[in-house]
This record gives sequence, structure tokens and C-alpha cells, in this order.
Amino acid sequence: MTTLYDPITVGDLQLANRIVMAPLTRNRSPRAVPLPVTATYYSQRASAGLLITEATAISHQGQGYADVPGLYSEEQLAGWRRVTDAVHAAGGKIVVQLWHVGRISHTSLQPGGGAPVAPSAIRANAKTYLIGPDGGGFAPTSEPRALRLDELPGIVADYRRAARAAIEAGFDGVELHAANGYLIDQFLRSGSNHRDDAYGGSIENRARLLTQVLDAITDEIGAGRTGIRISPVTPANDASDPEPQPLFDYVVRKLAGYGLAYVHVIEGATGGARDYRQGDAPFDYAALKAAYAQAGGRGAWMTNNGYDRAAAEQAVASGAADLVAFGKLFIANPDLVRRLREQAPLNAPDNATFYGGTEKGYIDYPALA
Ligand SMILES: C=C(C(=O)O)c1ccccc1
Repeated sequence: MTTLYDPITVGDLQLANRIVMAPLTRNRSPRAVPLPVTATYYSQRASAGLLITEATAISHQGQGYADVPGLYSEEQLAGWRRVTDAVHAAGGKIVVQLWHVGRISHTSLQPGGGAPVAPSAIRANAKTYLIGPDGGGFAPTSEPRALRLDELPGIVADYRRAARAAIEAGFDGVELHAANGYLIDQFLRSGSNHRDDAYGGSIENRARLLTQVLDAITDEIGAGRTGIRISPVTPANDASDPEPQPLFDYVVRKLAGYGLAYVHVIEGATGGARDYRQGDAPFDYAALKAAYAQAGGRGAWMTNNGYDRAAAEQAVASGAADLVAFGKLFIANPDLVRRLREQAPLNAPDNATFYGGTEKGYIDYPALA
């Protein structure tokens, strides 16, 4: 019987186990440049089968929070090379999550102080994290402007460029962030996409940007080094669609044709209730996985959100998942793999130091003796 601790080949990547560090925003990259301490943070956790970095902006326009990293300047790439070198020296594998926030941003973070961009000019009922003269805090996101058709090829090119930059920075691959109410999810969900052109209305149209971005990334670096994250029913960042099952059934059937390394699925509300639902019926994750397989999907299936050791072991043993991603548990337990395998006690995460700050709550969690 397959266990959480067995190796697995995921696309072009050979992973030592099926325990994944989920992407975790930590707001510790001033001027969007990862600091040397970030290399320590990720290399401490290198025993994970796979590390997925915190969400990383593909462009200045794609930035939505203070002190989150980017992948679009030489200084940022140099910062990430420190990280990939340190992780590889520790025997780990790491991919970078490629992120465009769309409307989840603020004019103070945008090029020239402009409006954030989105599929439609619909303000999200959401907040973002800003740092001002008296420190960090959350503020309402700004009113976005609708992207013009002629701007979309430029955004696709930004994803392609970032994917190439990721490989140059030493990453083993990329994860396309298509979840949690950010740009690609804003196009997918009818609550945020009211376009009346080829990128709005039908499910096929709302998924068009996703497929064009995946075409570009997989053409640039290969599908075997490309994963994707989706969140069918999350309400994060005011994401909403009343019919998530047909929408994401279509999405995974399209994903099946790419030969991706993996599909990463947030089950329920991100960081919240696993049984959260949008629309009339509970979301059927087994049906989603079956639709992907039926359409020829061969990528690994990664699940996330609120798993403990028993649930993760059960998910892999039953075949419901090939890998399980852990977020907060990896913040507090750099040696989570060992602790799960040995059923050792777990450090409790300190919520007060999740976002922003220094080494406290970042690299000072103890490993087992
Ligand atoms: C990138 C994020 C996501 O995917 O939800 C994020 C951003 C800010 C705080 C927490 C999470």
C-alpha cells in the first residue's frame, strides 16, 4: 500500500516523499527581493518531498501586497538563486508559484499609482497588506479597471518570461497560481468576470486566459516542470461562482491535455472549512479527480487544506491523493516529514508572526533533537 513517505515521480521531478510545503505568503521580501534569511527558511524545510514557494509576482502589475517577492528583476532572481542553491545543497526540490493578483491590490503598489487590473471593473470585498510609515496593516483593495483585449497577450508574455526566469534562477519548476481569487481565478469565476468578449460569458471563454497562459509556460519550460493550483469553491478574496462543479470539470478536462506534473487542489475554503460550498450542492472532489483521469490526465493529484497526519496518510493510502500539501504545519515544523513519520509532537504555529516581521516565527522554530 502506498504511503505518504514513499517516493514519487511528478512530471520531470523525482520526489523523496509525498509531503509538500504549500505556498505561504510571509511578507518578508522588501522591494520584492528575497533576503538571505529566506534561503535559510526554505533550506530548513528541504526534507519535504517538494517545496512550493510563497506566491511570487510575475510583474510589477502583478504585485498585490507589501514585501512579497517578485521574479521580474535581476536583483530578485539573484535573491532566488540563493534560495534554490541552499535548498538543493540540503537535498530538496523546490518550485516557484507564479502569481498575478489582478484586482487584489492597491494603487500604492501599482506602477505609477494606477488602478489594479481585472477582467471587469468590479471591486473585491477584500483587503491587502500594506506597509506605511507606522508599520504594516491591512487595507481595502482598490477599485480595479477592466483589462483591454490588447493587454492580455502582454500578461501571457509576462507569465512566459517568469517561467523562463524561474528555471534560470535554479527552480526545479513552477506552479501556476490559478486559485484564491487572483487574476486567473478572477477570469474563471462569474462573480468577477462580466466580460462580453471572447474571455467572458461561457465557461470556455472564462477559461481562455488560463489555457493561453498554460500554453505559454509549457511551451517555454515543458509541462513536466509545470504544476497548477486551483481552488474550486474558496471564497478567498471575494471569489465566487454559483456553479463550481461544471466550471472546474471543464478546467481539469482542459488540464488533462497538457501532461502537467501535478494538479494542486485546495479543498473547501482556503485556510478554513473543508466542507465550504458555493452553489447548491457540496463540491465533489472525487468526481473532479475522475474527470481529470477520464480526459487522459496523468499528472499527480495534490490536495490541501486542513490535513493532519491521519487524514493525509488516509488520502494517499486510499488513492484520493498522490501528495498532500501542508501550510501552517510547515511554518512551525521545519522537520515536519520526520515528525509525521515518527508521530512526534508538533510545534504550534504563532499566527502573530505569519505576515511581516523578522526571524522570529520564521527561522526560529525548533527541529527535533
Ligand atoms: C498568495 C496568497 C494566497 O494564495 O492566498 C496569500 C496572500 C496573502 C496572505 C495569505 C495568502
